[in-house]
Amino acid sequence: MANEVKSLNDECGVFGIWGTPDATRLTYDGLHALQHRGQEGAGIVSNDHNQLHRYRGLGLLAQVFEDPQTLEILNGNSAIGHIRYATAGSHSINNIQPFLFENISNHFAISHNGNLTNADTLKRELSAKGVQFQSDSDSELFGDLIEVSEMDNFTDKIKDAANRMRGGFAYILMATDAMYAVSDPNGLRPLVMGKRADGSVVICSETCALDQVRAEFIRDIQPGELIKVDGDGIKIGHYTTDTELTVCSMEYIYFARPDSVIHGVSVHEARKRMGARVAREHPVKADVVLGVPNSSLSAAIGYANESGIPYDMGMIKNQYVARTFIEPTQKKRERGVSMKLSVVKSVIEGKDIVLVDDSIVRGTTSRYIVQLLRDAGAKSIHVRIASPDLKFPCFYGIDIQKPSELIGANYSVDGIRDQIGADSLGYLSVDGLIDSIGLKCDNQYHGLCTAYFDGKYPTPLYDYEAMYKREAKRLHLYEGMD
Ligand SMILES: O=P(O)(O)OC[C@H]1O[C@H](OP(=O)(O)OP(=O)(O)O)[C@H](O)[C@@H]1O
Ligand SMILES: NC(=O)CC[C@H](N)C(=O)O
Ligand SMILES: [Mg+2]
Repeated sequence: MANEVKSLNDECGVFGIWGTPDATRLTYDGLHALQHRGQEGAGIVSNDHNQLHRYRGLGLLAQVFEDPQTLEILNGNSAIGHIRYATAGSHSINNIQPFLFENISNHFAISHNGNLTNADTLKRELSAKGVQFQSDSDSELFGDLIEVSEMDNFTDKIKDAANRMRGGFAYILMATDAMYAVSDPNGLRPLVMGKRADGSVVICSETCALDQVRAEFIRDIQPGELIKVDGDGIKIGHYTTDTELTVCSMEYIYFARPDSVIHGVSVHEARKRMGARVAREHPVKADVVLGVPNSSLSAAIGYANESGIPYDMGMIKNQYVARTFIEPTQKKRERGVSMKLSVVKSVIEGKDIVLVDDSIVRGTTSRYIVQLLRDAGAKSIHVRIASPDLKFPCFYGIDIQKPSELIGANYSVDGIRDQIGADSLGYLSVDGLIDSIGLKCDNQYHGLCTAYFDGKYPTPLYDYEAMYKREAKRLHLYEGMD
């Protein structure tokens, strides 16, 4: 499949496996199951009798490894891989992971999902120490911090480095004698562990990749944990116990694949509950419920089940949207959406329609679809969004860092309704979202980061703080909120 038009950009996916002769092929298969998390580039590092080999490139996984020889040279019993969607740094090949570090006696490679909020500060400190960077991405800084750490042994260097980083990070690290995984103190990005029948251990972003390589789920990696996997088995430790789970709620709403399970909650079932809840919060009389392919289909089913209004396939997504890259301008995004989505006229004509989507970011998708449905003869169009109004940016691993880009930061709900041309518009409440996900976690955040909707960031924003405060003030983001 060619690169997709994504209105809300995905994050990265990480995968690692320890202890099987088939390590590289399984890493490829696992990354393939995580392709929805990033389409800019991919790479694999294999560990072959203490030698690390890397191959990486720009584009989709299948494009990067198009030549079968590229996989064949990656021998070894262990491997890690990465697929990228950028949040920091340019789109160049230098920023494609895994990053390799070969300066100290322990050679190693790292793969990262997330975004470091103190990257600029760390870069300044590291460059003052004479560190030469291999990329301009935030992700490599973990490796640089390990290399400059003055701790005696490698595990302590990792702990030391992990304690210096702030923001969202799920890292997998391949050393020559062990594989490690680290989750940030809030567990903002998902990371799971599983085991295959041959005893090999897998750590990756989502359970859909465990299923792909037939690994049995063992556990979610918890905030602040440092996992070590080697010939002696799995060791679970901590680099910090000052932790509080606030996993990204957008993972449940949009990012993760519906067949994944995060912290015991099925993504598909959570989305159905979000759809059902928005049906209760914003009921409307209509003839048919439509979902916007792909990610809102679970929520649309939930809305239809709860409301008793039949669900139908009124929209089609072209699976072959041919694009070379995620387009940077609004004009190109609009063209992309128009090539991606179309309607089945017989389902639409003369009908009162509930159109369910999982989110509105810039409004490009909803605006286009409402017009499409009107052109196809819809009588009325009621847009229901299975998440709350998205007003605040993310600094933990999603590339929406400018509030000015978000339609929700610029208009009231009525204003957005007018902008997208719908007859009515209803969003899920923040409480509705928290209840629908239903994490069993009794901290003040209910285990979730909901900052996109309520501006309650679970950590300080460090290097982003000043810019964010200026923007928030300019856009009056906190006015009218409790
Ligand atoms: O308001 P916008 O800026 O248009 O962004 C919102 C849309 O983007 C996402 O879908 P996306 O097109 O990324 O893909 P998917 O639903 O097919 O996964 C999301 O599911 C919304 O449909
Ligand atoms: N989406 C991500 O997890 C991105 C990882 C890293 N911050 C990058 O920009 O490459
Ligand atoms: Mg969508």
